[in-house]
Amino acid sequence: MKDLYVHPTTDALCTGAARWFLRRLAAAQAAGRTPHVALTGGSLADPFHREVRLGAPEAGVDLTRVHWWWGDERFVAGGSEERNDISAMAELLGPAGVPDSHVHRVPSSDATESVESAAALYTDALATHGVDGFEVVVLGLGPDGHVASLFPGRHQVSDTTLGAVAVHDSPKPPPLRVSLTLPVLNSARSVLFIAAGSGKSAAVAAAHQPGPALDCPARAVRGRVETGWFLDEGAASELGT
Ligand SMILES: O=C1O[C@H](COP(=O)(O)O)[C@@H](O)[C@H](O)[C@H]1O
Repeated sequence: MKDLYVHPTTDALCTGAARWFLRRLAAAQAAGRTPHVALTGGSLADPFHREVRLGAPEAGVDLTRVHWWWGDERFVAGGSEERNDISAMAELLGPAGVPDSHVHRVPSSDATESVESAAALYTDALATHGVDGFEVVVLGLGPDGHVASLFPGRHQVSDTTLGAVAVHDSPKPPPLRVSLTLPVLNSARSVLFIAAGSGKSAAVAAAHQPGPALDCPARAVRGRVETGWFLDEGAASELGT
């Protein structure tokens, strides 16, 4: 099932997306599952993470009993502002008191020798924790249709392994990255896309049209149960045209 929600502002988009996300976590915890989720980086990460933290008490979600992963990470030094984990730590996981044992970062460039070894270690961590399907994967969307660090035309888009892959020469800086593969993203019960601004409208429209994943990786991502798209009016402006 694909659901589309268009909001007038970025704030409203993030509030709506955070509520949608929290309802899935609340249901999982009520059903006795310990949810594993994958977070995103990008332009909406800060407001989205803030809204998740603020909304958790009312939603009845214990954030300290969720396992937190990332759909992709930039292979730079730990603590660098370029890393995707910085936003989640500052706005969500740190203030919520999530224990380190529940935070699963992609190894940084000062912790392991190469982007390949970071991808291998992240793949091993998924296996060690028995993650064979995330509860929710949260994804931003690049103006070129990339998701996580799966970029159009790159071989990683066609990788069918269940794990993480190394990315060199990313068209968006920084050049070295680690990304979950499409099969891992698609193992999620629920996938949540968040995108704002008219700069994303062509990518949003392409993602909603049939065609090769290689041209627009986002169009190949869907949750096993549902896929929610939270957009503002700018990002939605080329849909249905
Ligand atoms: O580089 C990345 O870009 C995408 C999209 O980010 P945005 O700034 O265009 O919103 C993001 O989803 C991904 O996690 C990140 O590494």
